Amino acid sequence: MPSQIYNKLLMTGQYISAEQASAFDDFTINQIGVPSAVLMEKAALAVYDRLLKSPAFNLKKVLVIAGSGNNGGDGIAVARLLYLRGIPVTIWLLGQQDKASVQTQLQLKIVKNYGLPIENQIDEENFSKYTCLVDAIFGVGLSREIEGNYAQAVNRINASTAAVMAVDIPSGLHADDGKVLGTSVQADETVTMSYNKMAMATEQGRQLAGLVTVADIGIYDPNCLPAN
Ligand SMILES: NC(=O)C1=CN([C@@H]2O[C@H](COP(=O)(O)OP(=O)(O)OC[C@H]3O[C@@H](n4cnc5c(N)ncnc54)[C@H](O)[C@@H]3O)[C@@H](O)[C@H]2O)[C@@H](O)CC1
Ligand SMILES: [K+]
Repeated sequence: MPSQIYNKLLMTGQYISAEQASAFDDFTINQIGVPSAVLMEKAALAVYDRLLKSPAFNLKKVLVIAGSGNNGGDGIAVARLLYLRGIPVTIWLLGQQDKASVQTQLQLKIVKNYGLPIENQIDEENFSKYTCLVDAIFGVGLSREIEGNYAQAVNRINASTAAVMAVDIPSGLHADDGKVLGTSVQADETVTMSYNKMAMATEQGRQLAGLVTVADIGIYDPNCLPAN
């Protein structure tokens, strides 16, 4: 593919909305035919690679905090990759498993078959032992104020001294305008999928996201694809 098309495909330096993110996702899965699980695996690999490479993270004892949507699915896949590399990792699963998305249920099935530790509650003493926290609670699907045990989990993450990696976007930040919906994770780094999100173009969003890596996971703006 000629490089000028490829660069346009990547729309480097562009920011997209939650709606665009979902639309590009959907197009790639349903029009192009890339299975959702393949995209999730590539997203997880991008986060995993950054966790291994970045000096900000001490992987002595990792906790992945996972919601029940596909952001959680990404996080659970990251936990699996770390586990298979021999890195001590635990999944703290928020929300009801039976309400999890199809992709997240698949990721849960896989980690259970590998025997990864999954907790629904983490007491304070254990929580304080983690050296690295992966925020996979909410991604671009966040649509209302964070409350209850989700808010409690965000506040515990923020009170921790462990470094925080946010999957796709810090949980609590609205993807389109960088507004904090109740509370938001303060991340040291964020790995965001396919294109940067409009939230990270705002002062608050940039501050909460920390160092942002844009991961090319094979999702492109359909308007940039060469007409076949
Ligand atoms: N094909 C895939 O599976 C891919 C998934 N991706 C990931 O998928 C994410 C989007 O996933 P989803 O659309 O499932 O949504 P999220 O995982 O962002 O949110 C989970 C669900 O939480 C619910 N919710 C929203 N606000 C809430 C609140 N305040 N309190 C409680 N529940 C709330 C919504 O029903 C939402 O569906 C992206 O951010 C990205 O991380 C990307 O990696 C691209 C590929
Ligand atoms: K997140």
